[in-house]
Amino acid sequence: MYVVSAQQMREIDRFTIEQIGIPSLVLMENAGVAVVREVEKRWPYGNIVILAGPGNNGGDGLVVARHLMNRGRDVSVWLFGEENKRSEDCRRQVDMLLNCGYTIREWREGQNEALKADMREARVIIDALLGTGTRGELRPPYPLVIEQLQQCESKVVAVDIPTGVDSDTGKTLQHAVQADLTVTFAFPKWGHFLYPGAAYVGELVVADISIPSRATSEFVLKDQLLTAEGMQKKLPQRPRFSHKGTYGHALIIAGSKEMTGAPVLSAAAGLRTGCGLLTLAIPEPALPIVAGKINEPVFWEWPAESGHFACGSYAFLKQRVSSFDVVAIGPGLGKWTGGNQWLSEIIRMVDVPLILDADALNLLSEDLSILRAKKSPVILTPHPGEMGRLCGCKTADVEKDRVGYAREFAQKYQVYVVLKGTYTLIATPDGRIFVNPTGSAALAKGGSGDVLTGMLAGMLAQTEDIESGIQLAVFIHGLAGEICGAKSMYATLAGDIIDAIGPALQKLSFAGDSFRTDFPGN
Ligand SMILES: NC(=O)C1=CN([C@@H]2O[C@H](COP(=O)(O)OP(=O)(O)OC[C@H]3O[C@@H](n4cnc5c(N)ncnc54)[C@H](O)[C@@H]3O)[C@@H](O)[C@H]2O)[C@H](O)CC1
Ligand SMILES: [K+]
Repeated sequence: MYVVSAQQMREIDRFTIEQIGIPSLVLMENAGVAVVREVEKRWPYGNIVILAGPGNNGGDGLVVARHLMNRGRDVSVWLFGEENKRSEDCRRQVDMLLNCGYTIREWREGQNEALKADMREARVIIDALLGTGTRGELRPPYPLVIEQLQQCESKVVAVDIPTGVDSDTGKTLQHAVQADLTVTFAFPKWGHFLYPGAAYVGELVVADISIPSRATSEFVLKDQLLTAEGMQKKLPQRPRFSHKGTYGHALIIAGSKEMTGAPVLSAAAGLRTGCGLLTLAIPEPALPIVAGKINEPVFWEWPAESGHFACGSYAFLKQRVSSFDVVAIGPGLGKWTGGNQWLSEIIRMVDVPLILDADALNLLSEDLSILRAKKSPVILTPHPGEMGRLCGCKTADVEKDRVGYAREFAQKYQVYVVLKGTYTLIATPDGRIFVNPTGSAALAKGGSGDVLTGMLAGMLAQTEDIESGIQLAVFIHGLAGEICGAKSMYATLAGDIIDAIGPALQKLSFAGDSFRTDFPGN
């Protein structure tokens, strides 16, 4: 499913209306009916207050009002903005409501107490004040209305996007509506996924409003949201007539004398994700400890220098490197003098997909030019701090423009970037972005990155298509996090995420129509 900007959505709308001939009022009707459906599903009883602005977002809200009133629900409608500034379709909706004999209350300063009282009593408040047409800081009376709304106990449903959240950047204005549910139309917008605005969205529903695919195909849309349906189709088959060789051989190069846990987590996660064989390369003094904690991998003892991987011992890797389907380097490596050189030699040698994580990213940050020697697709899995080091900027800068940093780096160095965080982003060398919707706060703990690296290795060992392998690993990692989060958001350990990989795969394999991911923020 595409993720679009407000401008792209407007162009798709215009094409649908002008070239296809679907009247704008039909799109609006569909949008309003979709909101009604979601409201009635969740809150079939209780009174409803509708706050409608002067633009088409307000028009959508008036459609919601009409349908709920038709169904006999107790609805009060408050209309904002001056009459002469209303959009044409909003005006038509006002007329339709009045022609039905329904009442609309136009907001005036003197009536603010009445509005407050109405909102306090409401089971549900519909925010149809402003949508993708918002420009600049909110002008009065919206800041006041939002403050009042925030003091109510009612459930809040945002039409398209919570008022005060920028639909392209996720930036919030001084006042923004905190929604429990947002129903958006045709495609999700960037603001639904980017912090801080994303935290105002609540549950997100993307409703079909009858935009035909012809209208979409007219435009170059390249960024997408991963969906359960799409991921299910890409899940590698597990035929009965198969053996361990069928599912690939992953090599994970990890660990140091001080860090013996990370390699265990990555290896276990890789094997649980389904690869047939997994070899774990460990520096010599750490090997007995690591091997004492896990039985299933094949171990490869690597000469060490002060507890870290020693340079100059690549002959064996050179001989064997093409027998692996994927190589992952990073968890628990630590940092040491000569580390960048060591990594550089490996990057030069590996001719299968290569995943760089954790300390491999820190070693890489010392000299990024070693990436130029890569012979195969490279996948980097930074968290925002590591992304900042790679780009030579602050973590906060990355957080402000996750999409921009991930996309630019991926294109500049011709690598895949998996930028971790709430809504992990996957950026491709040709400049596309995939947004992952799965995950939970249970994943916010040390070790969950090591698990993801192992899962990427385990999945890429099995899949021919790199992009699909990355998407699957990221999506299933998030699903496993949701399963853990349902037990406890606090008490989850990285090992629990590994235990949840099986149930997550099971959930995805049997995903039917009812499957929905829990968007963070619920
Ligand atoms: N395909 C679709 O997604 C469809 C979307 N619909 C809805 O249309 C809105 C966008 O409508 P538009 O008229 O362009 O803009 P808004 O209603 O968001 O706002 C315009 C309105 O607001 C005033 N305004 C702008 N900025 C401010 C501000 N800072 N303070 C105060 N007032 C402001 C401006 O003057 C205008 O009067 C989209 O979100 C969907 O909800 C269609 O209905 C169906 C197809
Ligand atoms: K809104």
